[in-house]
Amino acid sequence: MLQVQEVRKEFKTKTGPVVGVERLTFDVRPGEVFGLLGPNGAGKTTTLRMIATLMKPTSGRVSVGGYDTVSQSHEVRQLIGYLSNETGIYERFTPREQLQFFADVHGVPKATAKRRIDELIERFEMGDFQNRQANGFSTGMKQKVSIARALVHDPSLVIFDEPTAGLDVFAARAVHRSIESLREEGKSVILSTHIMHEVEKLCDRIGVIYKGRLYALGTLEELREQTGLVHMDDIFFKIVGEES
Ligand SMILES: Nc1ncnc2c1ncn2[C@@H]1O[C@H](COP(=O)(O)OP(=O)(O)OP(=O)(O)O)[C@@H](O)[C@H]1O
Repeated sequence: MLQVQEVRKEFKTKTGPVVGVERLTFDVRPGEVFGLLGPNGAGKTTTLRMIATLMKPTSGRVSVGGYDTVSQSHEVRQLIGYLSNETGIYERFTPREQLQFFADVHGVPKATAKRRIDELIERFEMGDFQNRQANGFSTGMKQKVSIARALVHDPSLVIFDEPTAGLDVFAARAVHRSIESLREEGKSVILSTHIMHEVEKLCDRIGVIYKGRLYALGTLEELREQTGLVHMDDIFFKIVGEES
């Protein structure tokens, strides 16, 4: 579903070039939750933005469903849902209006959109507040609307950038459940996080990213075998070769 091949991203800054990521190669298969695990500044957001067609690689290639993210960005956008860590919601709109708006943006036919929005409102338990203006919503309520909005056009690949940042345990659990149900539906999910237990719990395969490079790639079991360690935090420090 997703292929990232030898991708490098360099930023030009006043003080000289900064490498965001380099020699990044991995794929994500249908029905798979792939975790991109790394600390602040590792290159997770840069990677996700390139997949989401919002940034062009300096070199290398990213494709989604066989479409190139640079030369066929329109096709790619139909296939992806993107929850960025900055996804905001319109405070003056109700959840139902926001979902309708994004369904229109993606050209979803009216009847399909209505069915899909009803399903999402039920799935995310938004029935009680579906017709309330979003100002005054809790962080958890806003996150539900943002995730539903990323799914309204029924994308095949869903990109989540730190989806549980700032959420309490109840809201985080709702996000985890939505990721699990996407896997059950056969969707591909790429999840960026620095939360170790999140990858242990949710991810079929894990890419450990640090200082712009992929240090390891495999299932939790494979990473355990490779390092002789059990917990993801211990595994992480051993892989990147830095002790806390
Ligand atoms: N627009 C930019 N201009 C210059 N440097 C950038 C830009 N965007 C990212 N970088 C640099 O690229 C590297 C990777 O950043 P990125 O935001 O992808 O990391 P991240 O893993 O998402 O971290 P965080 O968890 O803090 O969001 C960092 O060194 C960052 O300073």
